[in-house]
Amino acid sequence: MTKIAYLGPEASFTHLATKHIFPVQQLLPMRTIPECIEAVTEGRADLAVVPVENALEGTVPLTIDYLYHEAHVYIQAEILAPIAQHLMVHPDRKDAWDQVERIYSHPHALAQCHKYLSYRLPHVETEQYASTAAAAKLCADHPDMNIAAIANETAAHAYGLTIVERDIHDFHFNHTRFLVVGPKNQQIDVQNHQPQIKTTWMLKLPQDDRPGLLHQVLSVFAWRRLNLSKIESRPLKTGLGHYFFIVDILEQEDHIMMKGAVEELTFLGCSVKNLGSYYTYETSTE
Ligand SMILES: O=C(O)C(=O)C[C@]1(C(=O)O)C=C[C@@H](O)C=C1
Repeated sequence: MTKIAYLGPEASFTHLATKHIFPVQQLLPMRTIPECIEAVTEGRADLAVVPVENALEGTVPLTIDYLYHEAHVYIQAEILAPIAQHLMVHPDRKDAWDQVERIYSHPHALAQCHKYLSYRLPHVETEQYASTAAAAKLCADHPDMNIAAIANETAAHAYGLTIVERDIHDFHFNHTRFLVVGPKNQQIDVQNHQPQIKTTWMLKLPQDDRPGLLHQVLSVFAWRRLNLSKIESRPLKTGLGHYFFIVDILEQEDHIMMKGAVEELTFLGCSVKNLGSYYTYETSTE
């Protein structure tokens, strides 16, 4: 049976996304994003599912940086999931929930609820935790602590918590993208996916700082009519002003225009780390 590592524990958003396309496989909860990816590179799992981008908070830097600097894996699928954040407490505390002293959650979840927290519970401290579900489990395991968690509805059920405020994320359109990564450059084709294929490349530009270099790089895509759905820069970690770029291209990597693009980028002095081509799966519920 295929083993799939995911950012756990049970009932994290990543778990829900993973179950959507792998309902019967063996799922292995991990504590952190690097642990998920390392489970694949060290052969303890066949695939890993990790969050990569949220519609409100943007990129999950740990995932992007780990994929560029640390790991040689390919993206085999992408999962898009709607995200609804709820405030929950141990049932013993449900009548005095607004007296909690601290609220725990994943940093992205806390950020997605920033306005709610600062207007509704300005006196309460927040503390970052490894995942939303890990925060829910903390509340369940420590009824003695006067705390709450921000997590999803499944986590409230799984850990026996009471939801005291629903849908506390600040903007209605809240979605997260998750990547399914594995050791092989191949696509997962398990059930209905969106028809559009996507390819992700990570580009390092030459360091000679020529004027117009980024313009030249973008022209490589423009004149070939290769449609980019995303471009983002991240620090190379070699010095201030040094970046690599993540580009998502709406084309299959072995398309003739993509091959030409790699050649021209290489000629310009860029290095291209290909993370592969993959389909998008959309989940409709939490
Ligand atoms: O904490 C979780 O439940 C996760 O799966 C992580 C994560 C994230 O990294 O953004 C996933 C989706 C939500 O945006 C909040 C948290």
